Amino acid sequence: MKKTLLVTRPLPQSVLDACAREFDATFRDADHGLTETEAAEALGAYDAILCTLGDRFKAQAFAQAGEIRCGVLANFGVGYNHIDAAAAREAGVAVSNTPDTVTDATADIGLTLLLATARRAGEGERLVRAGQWSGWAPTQMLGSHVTGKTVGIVGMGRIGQAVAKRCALGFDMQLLYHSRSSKAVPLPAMQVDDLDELMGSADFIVVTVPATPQTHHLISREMIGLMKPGAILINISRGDVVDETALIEALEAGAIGGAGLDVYENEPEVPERLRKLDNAVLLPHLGTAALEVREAMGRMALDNARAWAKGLTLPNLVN
Ligand SMILES: NC(=O)C1=CN([C@@H]2O[C@H](COP(=O)(O)OP(=O)(O)OC[C@H]3O[C@@H](n4cnc5c(N)ncnc54)[C@H](O)[C@@H]3O)[C@@H](O)[C@H]2O)C=CC1
Ligand SMILES: O=C(O)C(=O)COP(=O)(O)O
Repeated sequence: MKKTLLVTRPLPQSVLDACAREFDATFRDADHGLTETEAAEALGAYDAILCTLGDRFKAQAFAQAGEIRCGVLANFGVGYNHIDAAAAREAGVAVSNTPDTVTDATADIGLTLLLATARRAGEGERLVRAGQWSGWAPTQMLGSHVTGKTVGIVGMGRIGQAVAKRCALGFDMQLLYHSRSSKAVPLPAMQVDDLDELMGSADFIVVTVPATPQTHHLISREMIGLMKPGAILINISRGDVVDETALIEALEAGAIGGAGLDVYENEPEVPERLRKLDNAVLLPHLGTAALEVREAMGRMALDNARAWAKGLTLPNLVN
């Protein structure tokens, strides 16, 4: 008999079809995450769960669940900070993620934000759409030149390295990076042990660390205060890695050049003060939002659920 599988969110059709072929699948038809109570219920009701960011599989969900039927949380996405992986392990629930499939698309969004912020593309687009553009002028809307500048990458993992490659090979940029460990990066990149040093020297800072207790507000008020005037902060990791209030204040004061954000502290809430700022480019968590990528993520999540169902080692086990 097929195992039961809950797919918590609508996914590309090809992924849903594959899930239905291999599992006795239930497709939840709501485009918002599971609350902790719903997560607890799901843990008690299904053999396997294909979940996404926004589904709150926190410690409380495991505590609330009573008898747990679920053996695997096959997460659709590489970041799994919405899952308490240690609580899952204690409850006997395997957790897997989808690394690599997301890397290039997320790095591309990083570069989209970097270029759009530096060259004031959002502001320019709003001007044209408002019918307020009065024609080319030599001093109109002058941004920062990107080519040849210094980029500092915070978290030189898969996505950080893909950003580094684009910056170095595409834009001739100098690379600095700060990471937990040193990396064999096949590019001329200088590792800096002190985050302060990177914050104070880079023209662009791109944040690509995972959200963990150690990285919460890693880009703190103090770190933002070290940025050069005119420097630009890009966050494509998770919102709570950056102190959003401190960032807004720095942007309002013009203490830094701008910010390009794909992620926010309390998604989908984006503070009004941030939305009012012309020197911020704001995207709605688009990092992996390309059909081929979402299909590949779905296949990978399903590979993990299938491995669990067959009693095999999960290819992308994280706990
Ligand atoms: N905007 C979006 O849609 C997306 C966001 N993400 C986020 O990007 C994150 C990174 O993904 P990958 O590059 O695949 O992960 P990864 O694990 O390959 O890289 C993370 C890097 O951060 C470093 N790091 C971890 N903790 C650190 C600390 N305290 N201080 C300094 N460095 C630290 C690690 O050494 C590693 O090099 C994910 O965890 C996820 O939250 C991922 C995909 C899409
Ligand atoms: O993989 C991750 O961590 C992501 O953020 C991807 O999630 P997404 O489905 O693009 O919102």
